[in-house]
Amino acid sequence: MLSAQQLALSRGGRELFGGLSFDICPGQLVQIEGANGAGKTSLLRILAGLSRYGFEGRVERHAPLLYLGHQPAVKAMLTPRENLAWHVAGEADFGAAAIDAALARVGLYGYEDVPSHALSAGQHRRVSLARLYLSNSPLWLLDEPFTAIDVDGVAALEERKAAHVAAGGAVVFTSHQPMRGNYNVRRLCLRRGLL
Ligand SMILES: Nc1ncnc2c1ncn2[C@@H]1O[C@H](COP(=O)(O)OP(=O)(O)OP(=O)(O)O)[C@@H](O)[C@H]1O
Repeated sequence: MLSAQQLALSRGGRELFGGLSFDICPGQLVQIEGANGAGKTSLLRILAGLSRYGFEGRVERHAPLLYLGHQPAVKAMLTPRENLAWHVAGEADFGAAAIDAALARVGLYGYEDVPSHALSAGQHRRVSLARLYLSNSPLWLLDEPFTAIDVDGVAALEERKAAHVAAGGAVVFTSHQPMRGNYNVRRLCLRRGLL
């Protein structure tokens, strides 16, 4: 689905990673490891094609991808329904009923029409995570998707990711926490590659 070859990135005169090569294949659940400032978000943005310059190496993407960034892409003045409608605009598979179902799956039933600025941090994140139920993209790149999510929400998100890879998708994600469930997670070390 994705091939990274000889990726190297320096910031402020400091090398974050270099000579990083790996392939992401169907069925893989991959956690990018690293301390604060190690370069996880930077790598994910490179993989997503959002950083086109300033790094060395090459990324080949062979599958459509869904990228959820570190900050939820949720417009404060729009409701959850409106935010998701904006994200799936033009995708025939995901109409109003699918959006409401996705919001219910992430625990936002009853909050569909509340302006997003009136939601809590975790609810805000959940609006973003609802996109995991509104995507046909096989490759998911998720930057700290568990941030601000409660215990039940984390379990649901883990199950969603596992179901996606079981169905032949792939998920690459950053997190400072190991997954709680018993899942087959591969580790991507910025210094050593895919372990
Ligand atoms: N636009 C930028 N310009 C200059 N330096 C940057 C920029 N973005 C990030 N950096 C630096 O690059 C380094 C890696 O940042 P990055 O956000 O990728 O780390 P991270 O591993 O995701 O960290 P965290 O776990 O804290 O989220 C940091 O030292 C950061 O200061």
